Amino acid sequence: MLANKIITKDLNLYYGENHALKTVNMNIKEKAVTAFIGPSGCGKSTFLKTLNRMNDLIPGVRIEGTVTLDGEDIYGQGVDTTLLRKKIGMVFQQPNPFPMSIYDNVAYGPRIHGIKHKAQLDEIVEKSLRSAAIFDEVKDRMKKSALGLSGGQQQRLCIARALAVEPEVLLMDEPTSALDPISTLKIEDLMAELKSEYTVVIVTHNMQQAARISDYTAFFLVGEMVEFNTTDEIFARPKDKRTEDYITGRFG
Ligand SMILES: Nc1ncnc2c1ncn2[C@@H]1O[C@H](COP(=O)(O)OP(=O)(O)OP(=O)(O)O)[C@@H](O)[C@H]1O
Repeated sequence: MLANKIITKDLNLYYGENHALKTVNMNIKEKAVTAFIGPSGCGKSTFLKTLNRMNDLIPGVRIEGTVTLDGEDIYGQGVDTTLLRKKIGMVFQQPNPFPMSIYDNVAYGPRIHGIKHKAQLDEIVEKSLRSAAIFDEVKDRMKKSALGLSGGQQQRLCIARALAVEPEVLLMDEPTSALDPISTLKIEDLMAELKSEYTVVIVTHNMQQAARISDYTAFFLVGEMVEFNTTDEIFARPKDKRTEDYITGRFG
């Protein structure tokens, strides 16, 4: 049995009057891939962002309930969100490399956290690029702009950038939806490797992707988490009629 890494308890989120997350209770397992599925606008991204406090700064947002990481309330008083996001990294739908060299993109986070020695940075950059399965493709062009990479390469670079600060959890918001099938496959393969070291949480529109890559799946519908279980159970024996209707393609 895997340990719980993140636990949400009675989590509610409002965008002004819009009740976007309705009493979500979830235990996210350590060193596993958890996928969030559900139709557009059901709250998948909103929920993902509550896990590293990316919603806090949006005007009019109100959050109730708790989110704990290894038992510590991430919304507690005195929590440093920069340190929180070092532990819980994020990769977005559109690859968003910084307009700087490949090397500097990956070294950016470690530098912010105080690492200055070149040899140490070199080591971190190489290790992160290797972990993101892109080192061989970029090793001869480290000083070139990251913007010259293909979309799929940019996304793996963004994963390397996220890994460079040694997070414990990696949140991915539809990381392959802007990519071609070959790049998508590379990132899916990568996720299978990453889970040996990291807790991975992914939002995906693509049910086949969730079935292929995740160990656990949560199905959301209009702000409610309808069902959460192992991916095998969700797809083979959904307990809720709404989950069954969604995964059999009756709506969404
Ligand atoms: N910044 C925001 N301000 C106001 N409302 C928002 C904001 N972001 C999302 N919402 C609303 O919250 C609800 C959930 O949106 P969310 O983006 O979390 O859904 P989603 O399941 O990730 O959708 P998609 O699959 O289309 O990305 C929607 O009603 C959406 O309009």
